[in-house]
Amino acid sequence: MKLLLTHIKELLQVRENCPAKLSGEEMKVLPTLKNAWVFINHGVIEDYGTMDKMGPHQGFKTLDCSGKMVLPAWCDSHSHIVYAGNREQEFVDRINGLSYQEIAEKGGGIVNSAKKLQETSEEDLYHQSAARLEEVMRLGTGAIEIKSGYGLTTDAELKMLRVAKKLSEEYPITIKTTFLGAHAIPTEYKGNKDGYLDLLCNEMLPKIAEEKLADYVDIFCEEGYFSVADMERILSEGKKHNLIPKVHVNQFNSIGGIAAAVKHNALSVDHLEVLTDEDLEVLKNSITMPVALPSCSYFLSIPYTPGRKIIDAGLSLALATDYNPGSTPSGNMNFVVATACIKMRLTPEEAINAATINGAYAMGLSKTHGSITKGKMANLIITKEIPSYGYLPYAFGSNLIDSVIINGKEVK
Ligand SMILES: N=CN[C@@H](CCC(=O)O)C(=O)O
Ligand SMILES: [Zn+2]
Repeated sequence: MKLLLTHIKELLQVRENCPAKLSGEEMKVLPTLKNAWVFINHGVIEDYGTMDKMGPHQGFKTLDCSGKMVLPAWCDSHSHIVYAGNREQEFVDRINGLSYQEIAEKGGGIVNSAKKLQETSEEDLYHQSAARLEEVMRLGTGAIEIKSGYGLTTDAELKMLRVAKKLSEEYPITIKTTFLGAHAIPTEYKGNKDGYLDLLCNEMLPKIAEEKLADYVDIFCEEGYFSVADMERILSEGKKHNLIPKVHVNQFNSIGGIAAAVKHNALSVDHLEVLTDEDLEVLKNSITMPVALPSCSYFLSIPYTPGRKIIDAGLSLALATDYNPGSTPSGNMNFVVATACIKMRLTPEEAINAATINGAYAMGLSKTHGSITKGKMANLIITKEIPSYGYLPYAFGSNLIDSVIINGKEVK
């Protein structure tokens, strides 16, 4: 299908040669074209330019974008959207004074979600997850990473990843999948963490690799969950099955997980709400993308990842949702971008770069997603009529999206 967008007030993130990722000062720049057009052919951005130089494009479906901005769809590199039920009761418990960690110690938290998921059929899980996927597509997300980690048994972990695989087959959005069996120690293995790690390495990983269900391997490296040594074991084992590391680290404590992840050439380190100067130093000159999850900080009332400090140190930063039932029951990348500006002091340019080009990098999608570049996928957000792109994070609670195009087709 051929589609021509004309009279675009401002076309954002236009890059003839798009770098794989942006760091430090580079993040301050958001290249744009005013009064522009974009030509989409067979799901790909074929060409773009300014209205004064538009060639004949007769017979194509045309969308007049007067007064509107067009930008690449968001690249959400960290989500857990395949889950069952919700944890609304724990939300109320936290309001009444319990901490996230106290709830987990009482058998709530991740193992609570695992119990629900184990009792949910694959079909039901698919429908619950598909509703969330459709929701985030309408909110402008064009590529998303989905983790397992609410199964915690071989069957349930495989069920989660099969659901994610089916979603990628049924929907036009690009999906990358991550095996996060090491998300929490299941109740049956309480006091026997090594036994659970053996199960992950000897049974789950080989089956997941055999069915080609995951691109990445992840672990929650945190006090009370998994140690740095556990991380090293899982990442090494994952590598044997060609799974690239992407890890949860430094959410509550800095225990050396970042250095270990960098040593293992992790594609990303995610959370980083607690970040020491040594952690920051280790990230310099690495291929590892720091990923901030501001909606999680918002929901749990924990510190925000020091995004300003990370960028000022010359590093890259990506933004993602962390959409999950416990710490972030929201998949709204528009809110993430606004919150990064409001609470982490990113400029609108930095936040948009972090949620597009750098998000694509954190999913291994730099060549195909994250910018308006000829040959990249036609995954685009068309905004409502707005005064400027800074208005997107400024008017943080408003829905400013007019329509979303994924793979060249409008999302209904
Ligand atoms: N921190 C670890 N995992 C998830 C939340 C897990 C949960 O509470 O269900 C996260 O990234 O925030
Ligand atoms: Zn997460």
